Amino acid sequence: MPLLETRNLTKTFGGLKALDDVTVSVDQGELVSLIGPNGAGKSTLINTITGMLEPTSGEITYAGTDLIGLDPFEIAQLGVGRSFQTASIFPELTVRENIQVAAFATEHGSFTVNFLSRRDSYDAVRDRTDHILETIELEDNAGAVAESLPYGDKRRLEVAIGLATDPDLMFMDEPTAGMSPGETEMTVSLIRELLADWNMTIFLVEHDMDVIFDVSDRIFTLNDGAIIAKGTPDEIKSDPAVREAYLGGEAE
Ligand SMILES: Nc1ncnc2c1ncn2[C@@H]1O[C@H](COP(=O)(O)OP(=O)(O)OP(=O)(O)O)[C@@H](O)[C@H]1O
Repeated sequence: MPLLETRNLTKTFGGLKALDDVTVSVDQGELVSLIGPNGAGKSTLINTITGMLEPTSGEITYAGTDLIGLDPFEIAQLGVGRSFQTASIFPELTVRENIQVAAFATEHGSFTVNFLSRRDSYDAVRDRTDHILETIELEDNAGAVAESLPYGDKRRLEVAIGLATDPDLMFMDEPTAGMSPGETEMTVSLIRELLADWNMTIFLVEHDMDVIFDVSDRIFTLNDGAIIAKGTPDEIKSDPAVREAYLGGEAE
């Protein structure tokens, strides 16, 4: 059974079909990427799966649970996380505090609980925060205020905040956008580490085709709301419909 599955998912905005009969599945431990031109429906698909938008019709299941009608926080609690450019970094908190806030919120589902009295939870959050700091290689900057970080570190802090919510499946929205080649390389190794050592399943939206072809097990291509191709990087590279819609129709 796939970990995540959408069946015939459709989302309309007025007369516009932003998603048109989208059927995709993601297996445990896979890295799948979603590509497509601007306006293809990539954000709409992720927002629909993560509960930010309600689909017009179709089905979504995660680990056998029907996600339709669930609130975003309920979907997050099932193990679906997201690392987004718009992620909620608190600019005046330190790197460590930003991760802890997300981890505490997940431990208790709410900030209103008197979490400091719960010693075990506190220890668990501290250990998790240390593990994340080590993984994203921000240990040396743990005490730095988030807004003072260089761009690439800020983007990796967004991934760290996503990780702090303890997901099994993580959506990553353009994690390398705007990064230098060195920062992109660090992010690619981070993605590989999450797959290998954290047993994560990753759903990536990315415009950098080198990154996509490098890390993906499978790639879904959206165009005008519809999936026009699914396959391995090699299959996608040579798919005529993808070349036409997305890769400019040219041979490599
Ligand atoms: N809330 C909304 N109301 C109306 N139309 C919307 C809404 N959200 C998205 N759309 C439209 O749905 C289509 C798909 O948009 P979406 O943002 O999902 O594309 P995308 O592939 O993520 O694009 P990009 O790569 O530019 O982020 C577009 O035509 C967009 O204008």
